[in-house]
Amino acid sequence: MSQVRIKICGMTRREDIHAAVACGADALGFVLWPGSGRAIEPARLAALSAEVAPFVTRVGLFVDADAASVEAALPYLDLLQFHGDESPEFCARFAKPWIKALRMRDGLDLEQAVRRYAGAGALLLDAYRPGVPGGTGETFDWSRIPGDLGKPVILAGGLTPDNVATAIARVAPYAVDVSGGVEARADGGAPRHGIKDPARLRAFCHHVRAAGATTIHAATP
Ligand SMILES: O=C(O)c1ccccc1N[C@@H]1O[C@H](COP(=O)(O)O)[C@@H](O)[C@H]1O
Repeated sequence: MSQVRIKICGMTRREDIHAAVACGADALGFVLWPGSGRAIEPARLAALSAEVAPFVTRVGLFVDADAASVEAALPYLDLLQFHGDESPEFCARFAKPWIKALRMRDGLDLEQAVRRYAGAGALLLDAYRPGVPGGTGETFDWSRIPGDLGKPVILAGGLTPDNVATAIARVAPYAVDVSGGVEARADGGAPRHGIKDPARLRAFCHHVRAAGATTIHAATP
């Protein structure tokens, strides 16, 4: 039995980093894909990375980046998250552990993906929306995830304080990953990309800890 790990993604502000760590986040994600509303400039990564407390994993999120961009970010990261169509060879060429995001489009052969990305430390499963590489705020059909994939599963896609306990009970993931579900809300209710809400962060982490205390994981690294 082990606790479900928590990754909070889309960190852009030092106060949000401190709030997430105070809530018990195990990993913090920095979006280094310029197409995202949560992207940070590479030059800002060093400063934000320095705000992260010891023993909290700093994750760099890339979408089909060139190798030089990944290399430049390596000193400030502990783990690489590849969220595009990167090949296993590309993912493995950097001197850091890595995880591969798979978007759960219809027809995706998960078992084949596990074989293809055998070098990944874990597979991050996210919702599929055509033309959008991630951070959609949408869930997918969790029953599509087999009980034992043979790799640690990081569940992502549309998780919120309200649904994360159910997600953990259904999937028993190694970790959960959230971005929009812990963001502050604009007047119309839409997430404010890159701005975290401390109350949502606390509620999310509380529900994960409460749910994860009774969860047994099929695959741990
Ligand atoms: O957050 C983004 O903007 C993003 C952009 C491109 C690829 C991935 C992105 N985020 C990742 O998307 C999932 C789910 O996000 P959400 O909780 O549904 O908002 C998560 O893994 C983020 O790391």
